[in-house]
Amino acid sequence: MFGFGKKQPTYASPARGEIGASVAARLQADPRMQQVELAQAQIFYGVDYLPPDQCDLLIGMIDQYRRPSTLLSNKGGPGFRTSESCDMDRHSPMVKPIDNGLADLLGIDPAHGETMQGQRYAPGQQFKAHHDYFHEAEDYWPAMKAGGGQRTWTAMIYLNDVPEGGATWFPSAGIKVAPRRGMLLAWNNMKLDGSPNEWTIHEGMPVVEGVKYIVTKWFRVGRWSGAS
Ligand SMILES: O=C(O)CCC(=O)C(=O)O
Ligand SMILES: [Fe+2]
Repeated sequence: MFGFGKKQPTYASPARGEIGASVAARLQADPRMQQVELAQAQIFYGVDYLPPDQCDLLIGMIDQYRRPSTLLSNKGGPGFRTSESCDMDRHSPMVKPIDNGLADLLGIDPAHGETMQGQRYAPGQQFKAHHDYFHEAEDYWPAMKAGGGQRTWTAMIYLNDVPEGGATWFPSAGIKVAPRRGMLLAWNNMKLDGSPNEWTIHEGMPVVEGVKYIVTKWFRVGRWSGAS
């Protein structure tokens, strides 16, 4: 996810380019979704994607299972990701339809999806600017490569309204998304040629007032090794 200080080579990939094109076409045809007008990256959102009762259900699970969030790389330093997270068990009868719904929305085989993550940010907590794609020069890359390869699309659902703060900010692309209960945000972490798209750098800005709850799902180009 990080790559500070290292020049990143860009790796084009026909397979990842094809996923970008097919998912974008599917989202463009979906009446629930709208595309952000932006040349540098493919970003979509769906207002009122998830009904309030399902948002509450996920919030309850996050409150029950939360633990400090982790990072793949230790280069961000303290304070980089201060939220709490939990795995949302894809086999749980409550999670399954929501989880599979995201794969279906994007048209990606559910076996390519990592375990959906619940995330909770209290006031002051944040996730500083990062890419969701893997940096192929990092030590973690061989393991990630073996376990399903590069991340392609990210799908996130905001589970509640946040009184102040907590926006998802794409500083390079110039997009700021305020949390809104039930809204879905999805973007392609790759460029059209399948190489990692630096324009997708984003952060979860500090919550100022209230608590922010989201779920995040990352999809791999191949079958994710944890998917069973
Ligand atoms: O909290 C947010 O708005 C962003 C979360 C995020 O970037 C992630 O889960 O990868
Ligand atoms: Fe992210």
